[in-house]
Amino acid sequence: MKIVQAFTFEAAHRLPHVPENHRCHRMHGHSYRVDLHLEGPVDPATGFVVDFFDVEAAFGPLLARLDHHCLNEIDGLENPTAEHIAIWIHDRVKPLLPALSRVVVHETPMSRAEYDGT
Ligand SMILES: Nc1nc2c(c(=O)[nH]1)N=C([C@H](O)[C@H](O)COP(=O)(O)OP(=O)(O)OP(=O)(O)O)CN2
Ligand SMILES: [Zn+2]
Repeated sequence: MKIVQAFTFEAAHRLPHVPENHRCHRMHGHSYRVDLHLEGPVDPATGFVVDFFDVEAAFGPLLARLDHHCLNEIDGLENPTAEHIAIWIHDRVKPLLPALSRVVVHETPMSRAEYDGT
């Protein structure tokens, strides 16, 4: 069984490794959406794969570090592409929620990065 919980955050960033004439070289902002996918058996006692409240508790402190911040200033996100944000989240949430199977970071409604740890 798979469950998915979505979160949103607002953040500023610039991409330091694109050419100077690339518009993403300049500081700008996005309304990000993060989907956390978790997979595992349904616990017969609770009916849950993982309690959504536990997902929220695990991701909440990381979300607070991202929301309304400049991503470039966060350790490990000096080049805050959607790909790097997905890896950053995965590597910090996985130890807390071993059932985490995929992190999807939507940078815009039309573009996203997906990371499953590989
Ligand atoms: N593979 C990636 N490519 C790009 C990334 C990324 O993270 N991974 N990021 C960017 C910029 O962050 C850029 O700001 C993306 O947003 P935007 O240019 O606003 O994209 P839109 O499709 O919304 O642009 P429109 O204004 O609607 O045309 C670039 N590439
Ligand atoms: Zn951007």
